[in-house]
Amino acid sequence: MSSLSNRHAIQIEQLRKSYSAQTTGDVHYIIKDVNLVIKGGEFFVLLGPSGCGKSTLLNMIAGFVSKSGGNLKVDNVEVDRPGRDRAVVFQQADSSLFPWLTVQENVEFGLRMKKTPKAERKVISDRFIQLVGLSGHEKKFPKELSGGMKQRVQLARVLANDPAILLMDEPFGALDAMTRRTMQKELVNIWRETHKTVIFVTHDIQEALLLGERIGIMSVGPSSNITDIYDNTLPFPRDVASPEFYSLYNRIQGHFEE
Ligand SMILES: Nc1ncnc2c1ncn2[C@@H]1O[C@H](COP(=O)(O)OP(=O)(O)OP(=O)(O)O)[C@@H](O)[C@H]1O
Repeated sequence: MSSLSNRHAIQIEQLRKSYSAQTTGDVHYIIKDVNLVIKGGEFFVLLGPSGCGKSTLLNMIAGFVSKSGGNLKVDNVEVDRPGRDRAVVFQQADSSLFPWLTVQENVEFGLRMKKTPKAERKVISDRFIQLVGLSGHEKKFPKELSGGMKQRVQLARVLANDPAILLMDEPFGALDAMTRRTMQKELVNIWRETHKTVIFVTHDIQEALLLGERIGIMSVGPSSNITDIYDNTLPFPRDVASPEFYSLYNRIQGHFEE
């Protein structure tokens, strides 16, 4: 019998992504020889400076970007394409929402594709619209929503499809500080309720510490790698003013000052 921690695990060995420079043909590595094991149900944060290759690695796990070498397995199966077990939440909701569909229709879109019966679709969309705090806005169109609300719709739509693995690419990066904090709290609640495997990309140390059980530090590119992994066992909800939080923050910040 497989344990919860082995289901939806991600194993990455010697993973590489390279490209050839158009003018010279020289091979450059975006990421090189990344090794990482993420347990099923874990909340893992990928933290690193802009341009180090976080999105590239996340999109490789999603199956959107092909690898140039190494192994990348989800549930012990090599990833070579996107799958229903994985879903990505992007920084900008605008490009992923359908402007001609209402909030509810957007959230139900994947379910409709799967031919889920209408009544069941409604139960599921109601649940996730409520979970992200958008009850009462079901009939609105994306253009009637604020940036934060659109981001919530994107999250509700991804959750309605019930992927085992949530891949989040700076999903709150464009939000104002207050909305961002609310969304971070909601995400932690959703993760604790649904036991999904979450990989969350950010360049914000405080966000990484508020969310992650483990935080992988990516080095500056090219040939970027995960150089260190920090365990964060602080209890939820995390208190940014606690001495433990401050101490871990300083240790991690030290990486980026060297
Ligand atoms: N198709 C490509 N061809 C050449 N270079 C690429 C390609 N895709 C990405 N890169 C380069 O790879 C590096 C990593 O990009 P990536 O978007 O993965 O970084 P990131 O850490 O997510 O950055 P940010 O935090 O700014 O979003 C960048 O220098 C980028 O220019």
